[in-house]
Amino acid sequence: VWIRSRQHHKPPGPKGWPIIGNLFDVPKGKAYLVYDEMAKKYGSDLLYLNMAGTPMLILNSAEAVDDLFVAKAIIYSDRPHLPMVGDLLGWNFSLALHPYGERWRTSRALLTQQLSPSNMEAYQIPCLEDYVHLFLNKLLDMPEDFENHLYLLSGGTALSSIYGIYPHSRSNLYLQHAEKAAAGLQQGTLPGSFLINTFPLLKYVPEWFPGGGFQTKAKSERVHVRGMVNDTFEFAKKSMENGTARSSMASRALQELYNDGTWSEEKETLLRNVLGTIYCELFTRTAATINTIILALVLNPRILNKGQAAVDAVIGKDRLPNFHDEGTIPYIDALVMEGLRWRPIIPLGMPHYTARADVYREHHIPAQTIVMGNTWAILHNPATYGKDVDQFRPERFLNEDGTLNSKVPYPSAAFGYGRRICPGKAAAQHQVWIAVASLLACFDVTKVVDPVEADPSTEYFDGGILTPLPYRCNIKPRSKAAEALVRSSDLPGK
Ligand code: HEM
Repeated sequence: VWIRSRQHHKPPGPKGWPIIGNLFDVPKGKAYLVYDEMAKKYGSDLLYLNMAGTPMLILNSAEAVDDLFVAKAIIYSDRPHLPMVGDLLGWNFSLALHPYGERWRTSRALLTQQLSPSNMEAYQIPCLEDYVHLFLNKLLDMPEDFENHLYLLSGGTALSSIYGIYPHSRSNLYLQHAEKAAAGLQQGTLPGSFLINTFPLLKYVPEWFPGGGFQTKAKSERVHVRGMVNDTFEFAKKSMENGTARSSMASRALQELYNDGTWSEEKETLLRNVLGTIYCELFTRTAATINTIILALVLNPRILNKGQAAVDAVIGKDRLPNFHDEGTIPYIDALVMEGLRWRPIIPLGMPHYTARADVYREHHIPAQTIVMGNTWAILHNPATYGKDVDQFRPERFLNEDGTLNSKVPYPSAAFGYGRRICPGKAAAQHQVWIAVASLLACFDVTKVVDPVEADPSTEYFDGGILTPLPYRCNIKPRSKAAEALVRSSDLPGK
């Protein structure tokens, strides 16, 4: 390895300082744009930085991502150790953070089984449809609180399908746990927010020691991570014991373990952690994507009108869209794809990590390099998606006759890469599709007039998940008939 590392240069990147390397080159905001620009400056789609001794490689093209994350998955599928998030905040339960190995494989297999098409049909879809109805009802009652309702939609779908818990407001204790835990996770992964991520030994600094304030913060936030993973699962278990359980992924999986006599504490812990992973991912990610699409609709009345016409043409005006309609309205498919492409919620993907040293295009890539796919750069490549990549334009995915254009690729980079690609892609797609189609069927979303028409803010929270910062818009039912349809729909928990 030493000889090879002498023969091959590292990929291009800014020259660093002794010891701290490129720590000062790490951007505080919009890192995906800065890295893309930096890579262009060095005339390469590969960008190499040294983070105080930890090598970091950013892949700014689909080609590099395929060559490494897919073709060399055995080397590029590990995850870096994140001491603040994993050890101190308690996120080690999540398979998204597991190192590539047996524990990850077993957890991922169980997760895939839990998200199987039959489980989705039995649990997620009915819950999802009812929570979409609740979302629409809440929009009638308090349209200005649409962001709250979005989190209730994704969180309620998750809690009800996984644990049989049916919240009717975002202030529900179990939703609050997940929301606060997710906020801690976002904060804990912000570049430069915690020195301990760069210098892991700091985790041994006691709470009372100067600079040990992060320990106090971690202690209070661990409570929410436990609440999200353990309390929810305990709820499902207790309701099984006292006979009040509603059928859910947790109750069914536990019952299977009891029935076939294979229950063990280890298996129960694995199940609890996997369901906790699904809960937190389902809750935090889809709401951000739907929020982006609503923002794009407010900014583009032409797209709103086309979307409404497309839904009306297939669904008519006397019923709400449902799961079986998915795939029958190409314009909605295109809207969802454009939402995923235009503002990918994880614009630099989740970090991968090299299990051993490698050579790529004559460059030496050291072992234990953090490797990020620049999803933003890939999904904003004009060669793939057209010159106007910064515009929100669903039509880029469509042929002249309105059918899907198979020559323009699905923005799958939004869901990550290789063996670590998001296993919740189908679940996420269903949720975003039904929410957007139902919204268009029943509501107009327009700019606020106060006293003149004002554009909404298009600023984003640039933490772990790219989410629109709160913005104002008008959400009104399209007609009395649409309002009546919403009011008569089935609500969750009936
Ligand atoms: C629009 C919604 C979503 C987007 C854009 C998204 C995106 C991503 C991305 C970019 C990754 C990192 C992949 C990589 O490391 O290369 C990921 C991982 C993951 N996602 Fe999603 N996700 C979404 C929804 C969901 C949902 C609904 C679930 C669960 C039901 C889920 C479960 C997971 C899990 C468990 C991982 C970790 C996989 C692993 O490390 O093996 N995601 N997701």
